[in-house]
Amino acid sequence: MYDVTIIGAGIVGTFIARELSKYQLNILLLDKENDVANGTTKANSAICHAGYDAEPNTLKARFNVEGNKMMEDICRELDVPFKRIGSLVVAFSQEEMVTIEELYQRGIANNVPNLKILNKKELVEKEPNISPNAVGALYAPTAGIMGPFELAFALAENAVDNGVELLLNNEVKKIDKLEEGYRIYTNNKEIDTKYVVNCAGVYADEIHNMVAEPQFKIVPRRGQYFLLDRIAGSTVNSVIFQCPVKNSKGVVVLPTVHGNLLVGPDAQDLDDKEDRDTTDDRLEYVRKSAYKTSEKIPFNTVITSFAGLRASPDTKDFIIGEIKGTKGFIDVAGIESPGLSASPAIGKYVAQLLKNIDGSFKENPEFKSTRKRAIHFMELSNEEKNEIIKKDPRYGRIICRCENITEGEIVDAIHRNVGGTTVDGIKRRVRPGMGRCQGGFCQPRVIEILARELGKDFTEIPKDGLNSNIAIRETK
Ligand SMILES: Cc1cc2nc3c(=O)[nH]c(=O)nc-3n(C[C@H](O)[C@H](O)[C@H](O)COP(=O)(O)OP(=O)(O)OC[C@H]3O[C@@H](n4cnc5c(N)ncnc54)[C@H](O)[C@@H]3O)c2cc1C
Ligand SMILES: O=P(O)(O)OC[C@H](O)CO
Ligand code: FES
Repeated sequence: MYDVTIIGAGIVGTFIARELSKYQLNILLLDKENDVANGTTKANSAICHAGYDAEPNTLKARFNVEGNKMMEDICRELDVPFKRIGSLVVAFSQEEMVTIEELYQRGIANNVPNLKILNKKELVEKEPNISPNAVGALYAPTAGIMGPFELAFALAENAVDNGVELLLNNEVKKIDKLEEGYRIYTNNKEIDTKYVVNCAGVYADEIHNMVAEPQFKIVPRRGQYFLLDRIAGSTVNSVIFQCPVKNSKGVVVLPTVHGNLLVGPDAQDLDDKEDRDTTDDRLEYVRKSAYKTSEKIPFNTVITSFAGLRASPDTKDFIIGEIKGTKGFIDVAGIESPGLSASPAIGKYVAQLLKNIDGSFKENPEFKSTRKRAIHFMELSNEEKNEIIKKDPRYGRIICRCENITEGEIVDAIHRNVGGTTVDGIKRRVRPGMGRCQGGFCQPRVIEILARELGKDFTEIPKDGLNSNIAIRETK
């Protein structure tokens, strides 16, 4: 019997797994997908919010501000990108300056440090490409940008190094209460466990309803984006919001940690929890809204568009805690934005919650806080590059010309303890396919390497999720 089973290997599940691996426990982290971070964690704005958006005294406000303080150290510890570039909420009229003042006051109430209201001159100094219609802004220097899926992979690797078991391709279908603990039925297995943590993203309400009366409903709220080429990355220096709209913080313009420009999202409530399609009309809305921030956004350099689904709860706040009358079953649900920013603090809180419920957790004296470092070939000096190529010639072969990724880095990403097994899994780990040609050149080589390293046929390598085959059969 496992001590703890965590359902959902997104940023929240991987943080909880890593936090619990600090104790001597049998922990299972399971997911229905064929990779970690294949839900909302793979498609979002990647902002570590400062914490002025959420209403004071909510879980969102508390964990956002706490998580923001923790994020940079954790990213450094696990060797994933993070940049504290600050954020601006821009007003385009004197009426909107009233909203700016409200956000400022809310930020003060939430204990967000160093907030400042900027006048037009100060704003233009920070952001020379801002629209001439801007009149002022709220500046939050503690906001940052990050690599959400890179962090989830790193957390999962670190958790597995510390003894956590990862089980992919297992969808939870049913859960029975046992005399002590729970029996989880997946499409492949039966799993007995003392405690369950439900962090199943858009499906967290359905997992909850397997053991208790319905208490909340999760609506999938889709957001669509444009990703622009690296040459557009310097259009803005910080994360630039407009004033919030009814169900969203609105369309944002920001650089990514890899130097691209990201523009989006819109917000559209759907019924279908799998609908991550992009649509012309919504992307047009994103484009028009973003032009309000800056007319200088070079939309002729768009390299791709994508969509993600917020797990939006009807309770409006994060739902985190043991279900009443259902001992040892913890919901971590409704983790919409700022869930990413809040995730380190949520992980810590949930581990403490279980520790208090059980009362006998013992620390793991062998816990290691770092993971095996990866080689980022292009960041090395010429001497270091030559040294590595001498040891392993695969680092001398460039597979992705747009992003300068070597075969050695791809092979390493496949053979890590939470290795990639799909084309997009490799793309999200080490970036072949993220460049201007979007894999047009490197994708067939990545498939060949995956097939060779995993001992599979070319046709058995999926693009991303289950049933996303690229090649079906050989023609010649
Ligand atoms: C458009 C958009 C923009 C956002 N921008 C930001 C931002 O800039 N900053 C920020 O802080 N937050 C942002 N967020 C929110 C943030 O992305 C989420 O809060 C966070 O990714 C949620 O992580 P999670 O682990 O809870 O969910 P997920 O990543 O969705 O993980 C849940 C996992 O559960 C698995 N699962 C579901 N059902 C089952 C089942 N039956 N059996 C087994 N496994 C199951 C799924 O496969 C999935 O991997 C944004 C969200 C969206 C959609
Ligand atoms: O649109 P929201 O409010 O869900 O926020 C999403 C991101 O955090 C910012 O783009
Ligand atoms: S060669 Fe890899 S993205 Fe272009």
